[in-house]
Amino acid sequence: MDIEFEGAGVSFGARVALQPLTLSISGKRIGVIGLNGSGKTTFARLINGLTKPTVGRVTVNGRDTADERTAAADVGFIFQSPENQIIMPIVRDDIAFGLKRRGFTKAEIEAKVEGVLARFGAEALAGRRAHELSGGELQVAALCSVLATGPGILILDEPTNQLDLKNRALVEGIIAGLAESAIVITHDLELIAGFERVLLFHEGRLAADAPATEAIARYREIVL
Ligand SMILES: Nc1ncnc2c1ncn2[C@@H]1O[C@H](COP(=O)(O)OP(=O)(O)OP(=O)(O)O)[C@@H](O)[C@H]1O
Repeated sequence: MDIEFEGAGVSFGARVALQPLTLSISGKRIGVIGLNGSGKTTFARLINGLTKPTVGRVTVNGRDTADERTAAADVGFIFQSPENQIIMPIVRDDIAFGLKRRGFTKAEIEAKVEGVLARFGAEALAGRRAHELSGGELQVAALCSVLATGPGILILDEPTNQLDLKNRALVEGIIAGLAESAIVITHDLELIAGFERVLLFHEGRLAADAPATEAIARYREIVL
């Protein structure tokens, strides 16, 4: 992955959510940490074009994310509350939904749905009703729906939020094993403890861009 922030910043009226930022991101695992309201989600939403920069620009693999035609093509996003991104009542139909929109044939869709569920050993979820799933199952279902379409980059916004120890371990294992590049926004510092690159945001600014140990130490210094 190649993500470039070129003086990209976001303001909502008089409120600056993210100060203009110039940054290159590549590599397999990037952690994003910081206090509530520090700009983490705004930073992530710029990468898939959900939020447009009010100054500067952001490109993903050379494509401007503010351009409607190319926005989000390479970037999958798992939201803080994955129940809000599941559209169809049954898990297999939800995974198929994004594939249908991309014009795959029925046979291709079936193969991809099966393939992605098998990848996570989640075949048993295929016929389940999404609204009946546990928090961990819901994370897995959302991951399947997003990964089925083949994005090269995955953004996970607080993926272990509200998960019990077992489901947290499940999601941690899945993240560790992803072939895709992953940007992980989290308050769960253990989750990103092994990452070589962690971005710390504070009051809308990038306060550290360093290996996890260093970024976490800086975070403690700033807030404790
Ligand atoms: N659509 C919006 N309209 C107005 N202000 C916004 C909007 N989205 C975010 N903000 C503000 O921008 C700032 C950064 O928010 P952001 O969601 O990026 O923080 P965060 O670090 O992800 O927080 P959290 O850890 O609580 O999820 C906050 O002050 C927030 O209130």
